[in-house]
Amino acid sequence: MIHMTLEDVRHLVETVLRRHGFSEPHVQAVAATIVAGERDGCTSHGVYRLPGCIATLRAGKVSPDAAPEVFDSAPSVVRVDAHGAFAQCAFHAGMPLLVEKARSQGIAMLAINRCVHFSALWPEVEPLTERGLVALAFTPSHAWVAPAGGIRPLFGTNPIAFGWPRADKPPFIFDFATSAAARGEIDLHRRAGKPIPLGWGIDKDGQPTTDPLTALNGAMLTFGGHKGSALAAMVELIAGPMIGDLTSAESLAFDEGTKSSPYGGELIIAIDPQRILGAEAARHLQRAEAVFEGILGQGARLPSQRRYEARVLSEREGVRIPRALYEEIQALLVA
Ligand SMILES: NC(=O)C1=CN([C@@H]2O[C@H](COP(=O)(O)OP(=O)(O)OC[C@H]3O[C@@H](n4cnc5c(N)ncnc54)[C@H](OP(=O)(O)O)[C@@H]3O)[C@@H](O)[C@H]2O)C=CC1
Ligand SMILES: O=C([O-])C1=[NH+]CCC1
Repeated sequence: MIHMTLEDVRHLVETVLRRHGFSEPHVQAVAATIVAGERDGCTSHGVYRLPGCIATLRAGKVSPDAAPEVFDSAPSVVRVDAHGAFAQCAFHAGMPLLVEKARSQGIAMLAINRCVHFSALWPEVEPLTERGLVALAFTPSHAWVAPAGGIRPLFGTNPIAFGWPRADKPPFIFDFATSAAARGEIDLHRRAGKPIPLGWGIDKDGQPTTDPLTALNGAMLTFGGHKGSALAAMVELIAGPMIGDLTSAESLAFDEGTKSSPYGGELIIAIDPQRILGAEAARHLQRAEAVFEGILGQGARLPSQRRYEARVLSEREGVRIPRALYEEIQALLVA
């Protein structure tokens, strides 16, 4: 393992992105997401993603410099056309108007169109909770996941993130794929030569497998059987056709076998409890705290608790990157 400070990681990621021609706004925004993933111990969406970003660029499947365009579409609808670039800059461009609309309307949505998406969703949900908003985010990916009862890939790994603001405490946030595990997690098992748990994937004939490559080439499975399957379908619909963008099957067709990051849309919903509840907001948000106390009170943990703890540790002690990944990234500095 290679030990690095977070500043080292940021410098390395930014240097690679610049070296390959990304414009400065994309360098900054994409690097911030990758470093945040590594910092918070989300290795499936940390520096491991950097070679994929460059491969996507080389395949001609992401714009390195397109500027996002923001449209004020309706009293509670913001649209951002990413023009084929990674989603981060589009999110930053649309967020101020999303927040303004959520505050004035009580609820608002940001539809990002024509973006390339490789990242976790919590980096988008967290800043909204920091502004006192409840937030939800969804995006389809590539058709890798079989519906419950089927054996052929149809859905993306289709993550759902939810954030709830808490006074004087880090927000309550969960963020997970609707597949049993993110595809990145299965690929990390492959890279480490480790088997995957039963229930994550099946082979091409629909037989259960613990071999990561067999699952990647066969089909991934949804979490929670028909329940995860229905949620995956919901993500396809509300972050695909509902916002005029691609389904995971369409994204995979657009990919043309290049194994690039998924292309399509992302839906972010922001809700302002203050606008809904007025003077009663503080009292009701305080009542909500009983839910978290009820979880913690029986020895269970909150989602994101591990992530926040990893953040404190990484900021103090830095992070450790597998040597093979580090060397792969170093090679991108000369190639
Ligand atoms: N852009 C894209 O298309 C895609 C992105 N992704 C991203 O991949 C990431 C990982 O997804 P996935 O593999 O499904 O993640 P996990 O199955 O690891 O679940 C992650 C969530 O569950 C929480 N959690 C895990 N264990 C517990 C526990 N014992 N008690 C309470 N909460 C728990 C995590 O909190 P904590 O972090 O604190 O452990 C986190 O909020 C996500 O960030 C997702 O956005 C996934 C698919 C597609
Ligand atoms: O891990 C995953 O499933 C994905 N991460 C980005 C696109 C899909």
